[in-house]
Amino acid sequence: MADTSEEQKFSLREVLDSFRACLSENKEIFIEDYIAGWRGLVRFLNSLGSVFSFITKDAVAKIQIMGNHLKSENREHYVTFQSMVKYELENEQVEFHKRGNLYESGCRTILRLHRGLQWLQLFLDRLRTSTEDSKTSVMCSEAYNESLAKYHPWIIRKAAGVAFCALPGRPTFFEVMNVGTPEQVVAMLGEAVPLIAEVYNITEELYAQHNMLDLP
Ligand SMILES: CCCCCCCC/C=C\CCCCCCCC(=O)N[C@@H](COP(=O)(O)O)[C@H](O)/C=C/CCCCCCCCCCCCC
Repeated sequence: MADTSEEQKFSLREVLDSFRACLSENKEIFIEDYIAGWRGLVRFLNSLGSVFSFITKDAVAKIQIMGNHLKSENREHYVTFQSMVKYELENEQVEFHKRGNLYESGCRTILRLHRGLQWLQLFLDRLRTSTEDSKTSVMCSEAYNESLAKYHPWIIRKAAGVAFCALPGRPTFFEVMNVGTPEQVVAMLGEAVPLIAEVYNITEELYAQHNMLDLP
């Protein structure tokens, strides 16, 4: 595993806090907190070593794009997913049919992370209900096949499959989460899964309303 002594340690609690904070009372999603949740997840992936770096790079690039929107002169429109969608649609910043110059559109970028969040929800749910001898690689690839895989070309699916085989076993996984005993990890996963599902479902509905679930 990569040496993480110089880096901030992963904490599942912190990731959860960010995803909890991203939900507003009226079910809007705050971009800044959502992206903070992703930063925490990337920290976890980083600690697993270089075989995952092609995944980390892509996630970091997308986090960076959103970070730039949050700092831009248009930042007042990038407060929630809802305000971002309204702004980008009204200002023709969304490509619906073909990938062109608007690669850095917030809507397409969040859509990619949103699909990743579905993988996370499915994976964490499997982890929650797993037993001591369950294999993380199997749980991970089942979750991937039910979510992200349908959007990825053969070469990415192949590379992802190879990376999954390098995942540490369940005990190491639980340790890296920095939560406590396996029972405490399972309890926290029981909190995490419905929370992530709520964020996922709100986003899915917003994108469906605007026919944006297939942005190129
Ligand atoms: C408590 C345990 C928690 C587990 C923590 C997991 C940490 C995961 C961190 C990041 C997951 C990556 C999310 C990936 C988002 C993928 C976005 C995407 O689909 N990008 C593709 C399309 O982008 P555009 O070209 O249209 O801009 C891009 O082609 C993808 C390239 C990289 C490959 C992505 C493979 C995804 C595998 C996801 C499983 C991660 C396995 C982590 C194992 C713990």
